[in-house]
Amino acid sequence: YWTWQRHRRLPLPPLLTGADKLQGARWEIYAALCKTISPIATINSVGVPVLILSTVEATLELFSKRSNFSCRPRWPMADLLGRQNNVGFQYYGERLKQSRKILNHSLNPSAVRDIWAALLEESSTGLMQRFLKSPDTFYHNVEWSVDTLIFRFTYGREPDHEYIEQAESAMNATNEALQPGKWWINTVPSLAYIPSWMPGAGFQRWARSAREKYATMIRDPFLRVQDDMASGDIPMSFVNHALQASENTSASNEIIMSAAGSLFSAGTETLVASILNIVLLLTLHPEVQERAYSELVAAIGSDRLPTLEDQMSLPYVDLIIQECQRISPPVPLVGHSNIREDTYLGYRIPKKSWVLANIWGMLHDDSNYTRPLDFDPDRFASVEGHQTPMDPRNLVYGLGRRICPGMHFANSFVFLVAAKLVACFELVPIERDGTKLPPPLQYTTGLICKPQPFMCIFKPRTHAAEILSERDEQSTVV
Ligand code: HEM
Repeated sequence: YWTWQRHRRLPLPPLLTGADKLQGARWEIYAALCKTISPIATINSVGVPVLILSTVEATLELFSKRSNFSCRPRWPMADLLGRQNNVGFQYYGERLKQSRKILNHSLNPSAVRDIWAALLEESSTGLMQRFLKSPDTFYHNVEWSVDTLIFRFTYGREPDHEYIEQAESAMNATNEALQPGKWWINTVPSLAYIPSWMPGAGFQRWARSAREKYATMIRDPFLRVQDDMASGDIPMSFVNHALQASENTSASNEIIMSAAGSLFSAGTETLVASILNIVLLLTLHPEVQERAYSELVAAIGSDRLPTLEDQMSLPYVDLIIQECQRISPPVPLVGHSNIREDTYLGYRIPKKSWVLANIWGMLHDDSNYTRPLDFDPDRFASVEGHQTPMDPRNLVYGLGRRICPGMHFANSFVFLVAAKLVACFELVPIERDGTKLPPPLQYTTGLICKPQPFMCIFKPRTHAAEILSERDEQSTVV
């Protein structure tokens, strides 16, 4: 009570004004406005306060050092859809800790190296083969390969068409449920308790149908792995790995099922965004591609594909990945929420506030990254006497107790795709009437930021067809 009394005298962080007068994505506008105001500012003070963090220091302090900010913002409509069982939406508590423990058991660096390396290698090579065969549909090829990779990782087999459709419809329903201002219930949570037959409770009926679809989508593939495990030898998968280590109670199985069901929505769009962004930025920078190709030929030659073991001998490829993640982090605003009221820099943070870390803003802060809009992988090269700026991979996966559990898996796949792209293709802008038309730097502005559909040419390098077909014959399946 006394803490509350003391805090009550403190003001909310300063209010950001003038956002409506600026153009650009939300994160760009917040970054521009916060620069002169404060590392923590208020975007919206009506109803649930929405705050924005614009510096690494503030984000480390709140998200990493304090456990209070490990909850997720509340969206009653998303709860009605049953998304509370999805790890990414779960509120902080015992169930979340158990889910994350299970995820870390299968996604820690040694598990990625020892169990999933063959799947990652095969999947990245498969993507190159698709680029070679049908370069015009490269955008779709990336989506298809990543969807298949995450499903195979989760359940050990290829997804059927029906699952992909169900997953897309579930993601669309979630996006609809998260639309600001669309649902009264998000502003008046008590509406969740009105019965679905009452007039005006249309949202209840819509939510029930979406919830049932989501439940089927996470239950059916899980039960299939469980049945297959009982009847014989089946491919390794997250579900298989987790069930082997579990107590096999209905409660622990249910947590594994929900954790598995969270991976598709969390892992696909983010990974697709990272890969398409690399394709886009490499197309725009031929000099960077040539330097990476020379490094690759000098390190491993041109008669085989790079593997995860070559990572240390390809430092320039690593600089390119860092710069691509900096230019366009797939999740530009990372949202956490605090369980109890708190204070920071003399400001009051009411409990259950939405606290958004502006990851894009931090990666474009010119006090850390000079000329932040320029694409310059060399900014991360270590030069004696100069401090290298922070590796963006320390930010793009979030921070603290909610940090992305798939980060090591994602980093390995992104490296393999980037290195194999450099080894197999020269990415060039399309030409019209003899003039090169570089693709525009245009990104989506929703929850996930990825390049908007664009065009480029995948020009195979001399040995591409050879090294890709050889690899096809030797392919190893987990
Ligand atoms: C480059 C690709 C990826 C990026 C940039 C990314 C980024 C993120 C971010 C920013 C968060 C929120 C972290 C926070 O709140 O502090 C997150 C959460 C999560 N990610 Fe990823 N992710 C990627 C790939 C993956 C993959 C491949 C998987 C699974 C195999 C995965 C599984 C998850 C899960 C389950 C969560 C929810 C964790 C929680 O709420 O406690 N992610 N990711």
